[in-house]
Amino acid sequence: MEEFLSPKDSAQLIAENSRDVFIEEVQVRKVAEFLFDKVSAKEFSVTGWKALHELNPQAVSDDAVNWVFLADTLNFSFWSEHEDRKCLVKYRGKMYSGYWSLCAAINRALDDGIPITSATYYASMTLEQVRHVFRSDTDVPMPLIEERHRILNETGTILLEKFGGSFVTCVKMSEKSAQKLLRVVVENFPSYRDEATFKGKKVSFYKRAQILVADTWSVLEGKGDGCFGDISSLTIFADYRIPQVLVHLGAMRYSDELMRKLHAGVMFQSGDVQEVEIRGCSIWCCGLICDQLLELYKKKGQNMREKINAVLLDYYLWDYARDHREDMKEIPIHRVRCIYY
Ligand SMILES: Nc1nc2c(c(CN[C@H]3C=C[C@H](O)[C@@H]3O)cn2[C@@H]2O[C@H](COP(=O)(O)O)[C@@H](O)[C@H]2O)c(=O)[nH]1
Repeated sequence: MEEFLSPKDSAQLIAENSRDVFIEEVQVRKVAEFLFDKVSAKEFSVTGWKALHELNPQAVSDDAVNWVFLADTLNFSFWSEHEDRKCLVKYRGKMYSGYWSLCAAINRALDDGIPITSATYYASMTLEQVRHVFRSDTDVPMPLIEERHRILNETGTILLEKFGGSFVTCVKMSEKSAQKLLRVVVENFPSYRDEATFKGKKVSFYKRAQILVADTWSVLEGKGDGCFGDISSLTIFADYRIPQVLVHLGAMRYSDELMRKLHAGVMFQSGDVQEVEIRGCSIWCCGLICDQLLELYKKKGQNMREKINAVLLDYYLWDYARDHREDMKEIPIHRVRCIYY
């Protein structure tokens, strides 16, 4: 069977042939200059994953690794049809939306004594139990709850049958290689196979698989089994927020026709050519921003290869997008309901 191109090679092919999404090289450099003095910020460090996000596990433990595996197995499709009517989860007196509503629901279940991060539990959860654990505190439920139920049962069963019920087994099998762990995840867990066809070529994005590797690196603080020597080989995670912030910053641009569809709220299917172009160009654009950032530091005689990589750039841009929702409201997200991002 023909192999899929890696996310990086897929991004290059897509960016070189894209018809409706464009990378603005001049602006790419300006974004790198804008980020230049942010690199020393907390967001641009593996420690920011815990220090800046109270819902993330703070321990370095097997339970924390299995928390990450559960969260990234369900880390998709939180956008709502109407900004003023969305799923919200209240946890310890605070309301959480989007991705954070998932994390709040996981922690709420754990506080209630539900072993939601245990594969033995979620491999045989009923739909009703899933609805209860991931219930919203508004009348808008978390999207794709049936798919989440199916994926929990499927993923839990595989983790039990092949890896002793713990994602730590997969991490140890990867022998401190991010690419090996990515391969273990994609080969064994079908819901992570975030792939498409573009101009007759098999391309991949592996958004959830790559963010799972990145979050595993983060929860293990880049140490021990999480000391991935090739963490810089990962790309950014092609979700629906990164494209929005890249267009907002001017590094990426949509054709008038595509912008019209986005403003009209057109629903795309996973694998549509314009959806593939948005995701592939986002990956390639962020790779160029990373290169420019490294270049700027090199000019200052500083080798920042240990400090600047696509993972940390992604985390920074994603948090930036969260904090600048209002400023970005003119840039619509592309709407897809799928289990990949
Ligand atoms: N590219 C990228 N996409 C990310 C994340 C995360 C969460 N990771 C954070 C957690 C701790 C770390 O510090 C990370 O900052 C979620 N998503 C995606 O966003 C979308 C949800 O957005 P909203 O509806 O606004 O909540 C959805 O597709 C989800 O899959 C990321 O980091 N990068």
